[in-house]
Amino acid sequence: MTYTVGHYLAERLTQIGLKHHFAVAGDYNLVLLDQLIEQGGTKQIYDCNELNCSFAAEGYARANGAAAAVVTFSVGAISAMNGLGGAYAENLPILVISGAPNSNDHGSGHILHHTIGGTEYSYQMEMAKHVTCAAESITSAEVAPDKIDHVIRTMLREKKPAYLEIACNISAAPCVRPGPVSSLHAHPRPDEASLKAALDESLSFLNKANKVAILVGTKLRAAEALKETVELADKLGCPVTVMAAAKSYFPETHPGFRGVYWGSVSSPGAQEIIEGADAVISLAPVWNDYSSEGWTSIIKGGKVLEIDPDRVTVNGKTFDGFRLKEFVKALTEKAPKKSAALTSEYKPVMLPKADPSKPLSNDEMTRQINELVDGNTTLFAETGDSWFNAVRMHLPEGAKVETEMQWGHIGWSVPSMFGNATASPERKHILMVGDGSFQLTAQEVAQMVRYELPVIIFLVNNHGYVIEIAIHDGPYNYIQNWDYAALMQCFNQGVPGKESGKYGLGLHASTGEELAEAIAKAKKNTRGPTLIECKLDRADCTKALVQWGKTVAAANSRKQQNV
Ligand SMILES: C/C(NCc1cnc(C)nc1N)=C(/S)[C@H](O)COP(=O)(O)OP(=O)(O)O
Repeated sequence: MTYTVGHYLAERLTQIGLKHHFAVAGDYNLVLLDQLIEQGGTKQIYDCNELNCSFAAEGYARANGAAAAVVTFSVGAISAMNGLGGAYAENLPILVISGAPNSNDHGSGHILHHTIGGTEYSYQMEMAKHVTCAAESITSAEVAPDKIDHVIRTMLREKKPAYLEIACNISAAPCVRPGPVSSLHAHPRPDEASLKAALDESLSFLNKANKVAILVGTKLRAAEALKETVELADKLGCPVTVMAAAKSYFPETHPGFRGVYWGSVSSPGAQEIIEGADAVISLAPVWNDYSSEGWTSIIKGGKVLEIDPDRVTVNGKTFDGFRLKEFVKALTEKAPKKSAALTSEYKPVMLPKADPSKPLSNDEMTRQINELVDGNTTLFAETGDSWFNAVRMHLPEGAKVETEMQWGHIGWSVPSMFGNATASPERKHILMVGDGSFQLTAQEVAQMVRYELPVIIFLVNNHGYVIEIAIHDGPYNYIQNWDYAALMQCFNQGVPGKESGKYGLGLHASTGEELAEAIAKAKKNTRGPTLIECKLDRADCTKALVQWGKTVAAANSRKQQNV
């Protein structure tokens, strides 16, 4: 068998730890898909469309560290751009690979199908450059190894997505074999002088402080320093809070854990700890309009030691040339004990059990879902009140929460959970998603039926865009109602000639009792997804959402300055 460009790519994907790649067929990528199958190493998983394909890769990377999605040129890849943008925003290394026009067409004056109808085809690459850390186009086999290695090495180092397009007549062209994958993982050595200076300045800052607290931020997982952060917290003995987008990045069973810091909608006591501290160690935060509650709650300035993925800022000075993980390890070695701010016990908010015969409430739904979350659960929370429900849950050791609070593409959670469950079948997967979001990517549940993923989907049917209603209401926030549970009937048509693909389960829950019964059935459904349609009153959302919505609305409506 001739070793080809497609085989080289397949071998590199396997070498960096992928066991699957996602794909949607198109005539520009069919030969490449054959090469990937022929080389093996990663199983080809199919999606209903390229938006879902790119989000499935994003979800896979959340569990596996990296992922790949293969799409066709232009009509496919431009849909996948949304997944690239989301992966960029959420710091996830996914590689979107697009089939591309035959290398002989470039400069030929040919008008090709699926393109925008001109004779230039470089527009897609230009678009991809804006939402990736590396983008390459392969039109000859000779340059393939260098370009494939470049995009993979860069995405792994930067924890950002990358893009590759391969001319459809090159995928099966003969190619040399790759060397050891270690060269793709190499990181520059730290600058010792800068690391020492940052450490000295930080220790001087901490030694003068009395009430020290840690704030765990959005990019800490991408910085691969979750374990090192627990060690730092153990050494300091100080309280630890997390930003909403970093929920589950720090163990909530840790004696120092004190909830979520989110300005006025923080966990009880968390705002006082962070805003009352005289030294906050802020680890890889992202202060955007949502996380700062419309710019009203940002933790920066003189009382903050900010440790970003590749920079430390403290006492009005800044240091770089080393990685966050290296600095946190060094700080832990010399950090003093600072437990003065760790005064009271952490008491998570426990939601009371509702009367099971009463109409289902948001609180009761959240309480029952929280009870379902164990140390082996990955909980996906879609944009919407689902964010606030996940943030207020208390997590057992090992539980993970996945959100997309920077990109915030509604519907992201359905394909992303599909990808995550594909990457980590040993874990339980639960999704909380509103009806508005679900309508964007609902068809990907059919793939969960096809691949028999026993996930549980809590579909919150509150008849509209409640988060948008909280921010700014209007007729545009109301949607057509579906019978969401009945979708499973439609998706359960099975794989022709096979016994598989028939075990999706759709249930309705209008009371606490019906929800408990549905959850019991879901637990027994091990050969497919269970969708539980939870019927809630539209007005029944978290108080935090309403309060947060007001501050975000105020930020959006700021008058134009200096006119
Ligand atoms: C319409 C929109 N955001 C605007 C939006 C529009 N289009 C895309 C792709 N992404 C977006 N965030 C949002 S958050 C809806 O409230 C989501 O509604 P739903 O899923 O039903 O959740 P809630 O009822 O809890 O809000």
